[in-house]
Amino acid sequence: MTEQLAVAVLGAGGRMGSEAVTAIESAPDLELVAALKRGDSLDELVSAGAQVVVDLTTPENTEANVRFAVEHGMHAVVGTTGWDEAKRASLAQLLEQHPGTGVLIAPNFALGSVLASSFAATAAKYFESVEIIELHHPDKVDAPSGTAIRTAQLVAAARDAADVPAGPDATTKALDGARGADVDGVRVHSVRLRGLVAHQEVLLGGPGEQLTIRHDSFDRASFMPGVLLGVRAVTGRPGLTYGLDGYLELS
Ligand SMILES: NC(=O)C1=CN([C@@H]2O[C@H](COP(=O)(O)OP(=O)(O)OC[C@H]3O[C@@H](n4cnc5c(N)ncnc54)[C@H](OP(=O)(O)O)[C@@H]3O)[C@@H](O)[C@H]2O)C=CC1
Ligand SMILES: O=C(O)C1=N[C@H](C(=O)O)C[C@H](O)C1
Repeated sequence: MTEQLAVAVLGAGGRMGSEAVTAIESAPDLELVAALKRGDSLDELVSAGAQVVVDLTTPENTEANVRFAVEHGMHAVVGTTGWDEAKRASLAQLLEQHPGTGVLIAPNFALGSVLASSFAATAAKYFESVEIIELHHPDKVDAPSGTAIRTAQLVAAARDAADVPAGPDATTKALDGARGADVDGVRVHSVRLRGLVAHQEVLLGGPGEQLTIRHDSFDRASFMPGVLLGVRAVTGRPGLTYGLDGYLELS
């Protein structure tokens, strides 16, 4: 039998972390060597011999966790939000000092969500208007969601590359927040509602028509195939990859 890959989960007591622990324990090619909760020492990653660290913690803690992993020669698969451009650039620099080490930052592990964002970027240059509505459970601490930010970035880049002008908007009077957040020129609206898990609609409008690209995660099980894919692939992908689409052949 080939050797199992030693995997640690950070945030193991959380909604995503606990699901990831179960998924890793159920995978015959992976061995869960550590499951850390808030307050546990990161040194446990070293003593457990972790090869891949899965970070599912909080936007405040994730950067320090991932930098620790990289500095100790471990690969990382990161689902936690909060990785803005400056943090990603600084991590990419650190990775240059650790050739051979890989980090995947995946704003969304659900394959359907990754595809939906990619479809939205493909469609974006053909429509005058694009806006995003993301809908999540009310225990989520960040808004807009990491997925919506990533989708808006992909949409904006596709529209920029095709010289599509900004969508029309005659608003001159508005209550604060009424038009959502501006992410690279794309309006993003956040809904928080008990009963929801993670959902997103990209609305694309043209004269007399609308295309809606919607994805729904009804259960956190939807994220686990992507987590496992990331864990298995990251050891062969040195440097920083932003988005699970970087590991998939989407075109
Ligand atoms: N990429 C993807 O597909 C997905 C990403 N996410 C993202 O993952 C993150 C976690 O989401 P979710 O599981 O819902 O959140 P939870 O709040 O349920 O889980 C986070 C857990 O991390 C713990 N924690 C905080 N700091 C540390 C630390 N330094 N070391 C170890 N554990 C720590 C928290 O402990 P305590 O409760 O004591 O604070 C909590 O148990 C969010 O950023 C979310 O947006 C979520 C779903 C899918
Ligand atoms: O907090 C969540 O739940 C989720 N977070 C990620 C995000 O912010 O996009 C992924 C998914 O939407 C669920």
